Amino acid sequence: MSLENKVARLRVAFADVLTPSTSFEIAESANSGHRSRCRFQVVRDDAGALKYALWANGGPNAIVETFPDAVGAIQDVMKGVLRAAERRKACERGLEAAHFLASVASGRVLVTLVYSTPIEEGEWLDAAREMLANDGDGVFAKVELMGRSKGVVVKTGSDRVEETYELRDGTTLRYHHAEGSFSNPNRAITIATMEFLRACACEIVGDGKNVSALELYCGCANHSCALATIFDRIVAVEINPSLVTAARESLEMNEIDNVEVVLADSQNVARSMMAGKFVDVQGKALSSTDFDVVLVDPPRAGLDPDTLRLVSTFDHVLYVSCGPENLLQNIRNGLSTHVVEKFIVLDHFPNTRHIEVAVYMRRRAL
Ligand SMILES: C[S@@+](CC[C@H](N)C(=O)[O-])C[C@H]1O[C@@H](n2cnc3c(N)ncnc32)[C@H](O)[C@@H]1O
Repeated sequence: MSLENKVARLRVAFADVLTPSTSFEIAESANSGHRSRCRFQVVRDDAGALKYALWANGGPNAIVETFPDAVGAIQDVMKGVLRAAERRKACERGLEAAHFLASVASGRVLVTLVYSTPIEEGEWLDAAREMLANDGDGVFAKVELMGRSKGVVVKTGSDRVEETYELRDGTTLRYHHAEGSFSNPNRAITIATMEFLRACACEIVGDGKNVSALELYCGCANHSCALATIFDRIVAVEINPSLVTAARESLEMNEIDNVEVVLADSQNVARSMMAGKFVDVQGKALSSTDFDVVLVDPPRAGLDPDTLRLVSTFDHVLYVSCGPENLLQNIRNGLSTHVVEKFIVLDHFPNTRHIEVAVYMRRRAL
């Protein structure tokens, strides 16, 4: 579906929550070379050659030779990976999927080969290292390989890539994106999201001081790092331990000391905060439950009822949503007390039916 159609649908769906004064922006992506995270099934063609396949009609039926949506670094290594795997039994046997995670800034690519049958660690690692050293016609110089089969993970190097984002004001932010965990796939739109959130945050803070924010679903803390110079203090909550580690690394890499990352389930945080406490995953009480702004970026399903109840107690709500229909439900069921001041369409997923949006909502004056 085209961006134009997606925007038209959003305007209709959100018609009763947008007001004539709602600012409405669109951040448009390039239609190719935009995806720095891609996953393919691996199948065999009639001649026995390994091929990449996308899910279609209930199975890995859509064979692709190239994938123009992927960033250049992934396109460069894709083909060579399967040909090189075919040359080594340890890398070929049971291969059923290949995942790519790239850094646009450095050109590094982490390729995860996923197996349906057990891989033998030493044998696989030797073959993978040999593959990187001898194959790929030079394009494997910036590649690391990981092998995954049930209960086994083997890697030739790091299990993360470092990405950098340059913001409009000249700030450069660095992040670790961890293999197997969430990271935004579209770098340009991730930057557009950060710029939108920063503009909203500046408007909220105005000339004020000591404005603090609670961020739920923080992932690798990309938003926290982008907002750390605007808010006095941020507490960021994430349920995935690997992302909590990546988030803390991001804070260190960007020399940020006013953001605290907490390993916790947002629903538990919401329940305990509504009871006047704030506890992490081990039930340890944290310093404060007092925040001026809430920022949420939940999975597609949107907010659970407890988190929605907590969010509705804030005067200022920043909500990033990759499931706009569920954002709309959350607004109707818990945030009708708030007015949508700003709305941005984030074209994260061109050539798919998906779209992301972000909103800034402010409590209506009594
Ligand atoms: C759409 S991602 C957004 C991540 C981050 N804001 C970003 O832009 O990279 C949603 C995040 O919520 C986390 N998550 C999912 N369920 C959660 C829960 N119940 N409590 C806290 N975090 C959760 C996921 O691990 C994921 O990192």
